[in-house]
Amino acid sequence: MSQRYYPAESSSRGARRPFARAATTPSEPSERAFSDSGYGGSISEDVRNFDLSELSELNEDMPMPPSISTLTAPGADATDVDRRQHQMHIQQMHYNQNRVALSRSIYRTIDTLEGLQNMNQTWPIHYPAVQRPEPTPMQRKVSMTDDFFTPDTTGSPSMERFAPVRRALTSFDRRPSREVSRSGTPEPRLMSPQISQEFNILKLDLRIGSLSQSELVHSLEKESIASLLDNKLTQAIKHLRSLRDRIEDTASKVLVTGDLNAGKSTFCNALLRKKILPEDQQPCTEIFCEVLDCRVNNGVEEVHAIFKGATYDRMDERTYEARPLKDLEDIVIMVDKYSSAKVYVEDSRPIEQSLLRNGVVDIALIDAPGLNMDSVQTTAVFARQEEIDVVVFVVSAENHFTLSAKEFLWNAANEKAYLFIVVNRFDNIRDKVRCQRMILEQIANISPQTFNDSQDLVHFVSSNAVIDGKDPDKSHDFDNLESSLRGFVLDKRARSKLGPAKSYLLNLLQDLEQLALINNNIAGRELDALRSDLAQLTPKYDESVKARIAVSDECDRQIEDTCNAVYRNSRREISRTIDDVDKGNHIPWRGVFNSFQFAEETRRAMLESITRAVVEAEDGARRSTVSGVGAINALGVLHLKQEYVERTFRPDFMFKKKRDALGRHIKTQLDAFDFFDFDRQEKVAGMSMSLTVLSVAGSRMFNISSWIDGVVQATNIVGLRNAKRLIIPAIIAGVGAAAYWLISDVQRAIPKKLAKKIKRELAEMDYVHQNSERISKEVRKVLRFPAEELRSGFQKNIEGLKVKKEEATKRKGECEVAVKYFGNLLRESREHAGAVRRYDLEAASNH
Ligand SMILES: Nc1nc2c(ncn2[C@@H]2O[C@H](COP(=O)(O)OP(=O)(O)OP(=O)(O)O)[C@@H](O)[C@H]2O)c(=O)[nH]1
Repeated sequence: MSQRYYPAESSSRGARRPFARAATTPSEPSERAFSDSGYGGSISEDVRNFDLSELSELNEDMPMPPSISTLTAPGADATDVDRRQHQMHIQQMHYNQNRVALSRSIYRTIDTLEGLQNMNQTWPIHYPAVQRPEPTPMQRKVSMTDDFFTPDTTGSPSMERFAPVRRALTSFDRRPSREVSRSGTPEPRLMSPQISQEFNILKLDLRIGSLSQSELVHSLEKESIASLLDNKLTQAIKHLRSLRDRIEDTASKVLVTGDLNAGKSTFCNALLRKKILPEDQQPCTEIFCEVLDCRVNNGVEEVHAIFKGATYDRMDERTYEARPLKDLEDIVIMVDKYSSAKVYVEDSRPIEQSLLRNGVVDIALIDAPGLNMDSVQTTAVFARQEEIDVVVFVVSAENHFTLSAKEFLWNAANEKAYLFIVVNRFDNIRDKVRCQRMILEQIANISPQTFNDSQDLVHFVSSNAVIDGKDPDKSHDFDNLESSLRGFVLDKRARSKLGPAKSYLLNLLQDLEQLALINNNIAGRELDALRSDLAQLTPKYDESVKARIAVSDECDRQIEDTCNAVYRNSRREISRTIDDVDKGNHIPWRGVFNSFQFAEETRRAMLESITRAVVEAEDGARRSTVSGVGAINALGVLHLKQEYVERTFRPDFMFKKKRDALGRHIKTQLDAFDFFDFDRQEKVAGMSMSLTVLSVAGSRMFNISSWIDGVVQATNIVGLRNAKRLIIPAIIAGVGAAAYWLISDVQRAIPKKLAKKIKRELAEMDYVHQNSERISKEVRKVLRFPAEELRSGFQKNIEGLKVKKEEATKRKGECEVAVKYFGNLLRESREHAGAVRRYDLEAASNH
């Protein structure tokens, strides 16, 4: 076991005195100008090159080292004194150098984390995810199991350790179905417990409620992951702030913790060489007891029992109850009333022996409740770590490390590279060598650094033997422990006080580096994919816009052509039928006496033939519509492919509502004249009349008297009486003949007259045009459906492409920002971690 340092001799510490300003020795570091840029330059330069004289704060926070007289052994000469004083100054200067540098690093990291929080809102951070059984603590490395990542070419070991990553909150997910189907369960978007062990600070705590870790990973909504990370970052920022407060605090806080009944209180009492804290076989300390030098309480020894929920203020008695030391036994179990207690005690031992009153730094010794007392207390001990400079972990030699002890130590190792471990109750062990070996083996697993320095940091003692002082051997062991602890807290202040800040920063920066690396890689891939998407989307969008115009015109033309053809055909069909309406109606003639019925039937037959013609025109229109719809659908399929939704077209539904009701429109009434074709009869009558007129006029012109003479002569021949008898029958015969002639023409006259009448009525109502128009309108109406479908399909397609294009452009912008951001974060966290690593806290202690 190597020994890194040995405690400074106690005689080297003297009385406390105000700390004078450090001399601005023209030593190498002080001669260089100190850059005040917290973010611009490298920290290493900040630290190496600053001028102490410019920073008054460097010299203010620490008490001056003990006076010369107390620093030296009697008989030391002045040169020794000067040298020693000079050493103390240098030590203080280094301490302050590191303190300021760390403080700046903390602020710089807080800025980085705040930036990351902003980034997490616009570009939710990706986390690695694996589906593997939980490994043992010794098997933490996770190999790469997917091709999502290419091996890290940057030389960093981090990438190789990560399995495929998923984004906390992203719509851009290229392979969900494959991954989901492969795993059979939803892909976790969080770090798995395994991978989370690769992270130090930023791992998400999955130990919530009763769910197992893997159940929880799968049950979490992806939206909640971004907020989980956000919480984690907020916690880290808070922790950084408390670290900063801690390194600025001149006092050192030593937390004495460990398992229940391990002997923590006995150990504290042994350090104080006084029975202050109650010791019991039963678990007794249930609240935190902070033991301080009573000089900070005006030299009064007492307990300030702090009320639950109150923030302690020594000057405000409402926040606590002042009670005598003897009451502490009762106070430590009053968890319902008090949250903690400040125990002011007088340590009358000389300053070179006293821990509390050591002349260098104010030390507070905090006795914590046992870790496995209950979960609330355990959580409180975990939380208390933030403000602690040194952790003294008391473990019982009989019990070794329990699970809660290991958990605490792993957690503490995040920032406290060195832990002080007290193996108490060693007097109870028979085979001491074996016990030592076993405990050291366990420590090697839990905290390798502590193991390496176990000579100083691990002590096997029996605290109960110290105050009595009966067993000089045991007291000697404890003296060794005490001097190591004093050395650790006092001489190695840089390590004990600044060390946690350095360790925490390094761990955090390493996490940031890993996150940056992963996210930079993913953002780069996403950016490439988006660029190639956009390269395809833009011409596709332009083509679609052009095609929409062309197809829309084509549709209009198709509709127009079909409707015009339908109108023309309908018109031709109906006109032809109307023209020939009096032909082809074979109504049987059942005699003159049934002529009215004949006329009625003829009229009906004529109207029916016209109606039939209209129906035929409609059928023709249906056929044209079917082919029109087909042509439009073909256009849709050609241009929109599967995106075009072909509606089922039912031609039989056409012309259902607006049917032609010819019977209703044509009011053709039969009248007597419809039975006689006067046109023809008038022609016949006209001819006989004209003959009569001609003979009358001729006789008048030529010799009317001879006509009369003729009549008279005829009368004379047949006699007047005979003549009278002949004329009447002749007239009757003529009338009869005329009547017969008229009646015999009725069969022919009726269709002719009716056809004429119907044609006139149809012409008056513009029947042919009206119907052709109606039919073509219906066709237009029907054809508009697929045309509209096609147009809206195009519209949707174009809008979809537009949205995709806009989304891709937006995401591209985000990815560009992310690539740049995570690239910078990667560079910055590496460089920053390098700078923090170079803060040489040991150098300050070794002077
Ligand atoms: N034999 C032996 N007993 C010890 C030693 N240290 C402490 N004890 C005894 O162990 C018991 C518990 O000691 P405490 O100091 O009260 O233990 P604790 O860890 O403070 O207990 P809680 O605060 O209740 O968790 C007491 O009876 C002590 O006398 C030791 O070194 N050897």
